[in-house]
Amino acid sequence: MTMRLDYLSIFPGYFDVLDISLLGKAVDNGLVEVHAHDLRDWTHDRHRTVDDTPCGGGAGMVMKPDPWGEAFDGIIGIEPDPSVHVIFPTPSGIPFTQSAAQELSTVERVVFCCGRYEGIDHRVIDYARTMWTVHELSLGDYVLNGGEVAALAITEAVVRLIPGFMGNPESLAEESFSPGQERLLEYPLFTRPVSWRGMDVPEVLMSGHHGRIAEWRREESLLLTRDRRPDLTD
Ligand SMILES: CN1CCC[C@H](Cn2ccc3ccc(-c4n[nH]c(N)c4C#N)cc32)C1
Repeated sequence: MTMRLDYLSIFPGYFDVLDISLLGKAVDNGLVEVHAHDLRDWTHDRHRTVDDTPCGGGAGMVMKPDPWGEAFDGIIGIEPDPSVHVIFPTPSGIPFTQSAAQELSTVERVVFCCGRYEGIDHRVIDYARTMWTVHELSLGDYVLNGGEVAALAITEAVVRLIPGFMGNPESLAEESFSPGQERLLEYPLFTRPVSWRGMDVPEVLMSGHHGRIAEWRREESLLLTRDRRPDLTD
């Protein structure tokens, strides 16, 4: 299966980065195809206007619905299709989690709608909900200047779970938040040299005793989780 990823933004250049690293490899081997679009291509005035003042007053500007609607018509189409997943990154969204990444890694088409200014006219989201499967997702409890960085983070979390993307799929099984691990943070990692600036790799990891190593790693994960993420241990 090839996943098609579309990005709608007034800064489509943000997504040039998807041509490099592992994601670039996924594009090369046909696992994903990436299309970034400039929302201003669907404006018709000389200034290519995409924003206007908020109805009801308030600070900042709001993204006009018209360019979004015309972009949807051009990029996705005018017929409803629940198999298309449209993601609106927003601070008021549902927290994005590994399980959401897992679910999205199985879909064939994802369209990211990256807002700017104070956000997008809500009727755009309401319209999208009548046509496609919509996800309003938040990266976390802090404020970004737009949806592009969130779209990149969500893309990486999703694409790496596509079967055939990771050279060693077993490495996915042990990660923090992966199924079966979702309540534990990852244990500390070490590699050679065994001694570095007076600090040694824990002896148990050099023992070759797999049972003891697994026990040490689980204990370290439990300690770390209890210390940094007590909310995961409830
Ligand atoms: C002062 N205002 C407040 C509302 C948001 C305005 C900037 N903005 C416009 C579009 C947009 C999309 C996502 C995010 C965002 N921020 N934090 C997260 N976890 C996000 C996610 N996903 C932020 C965004 C700035």
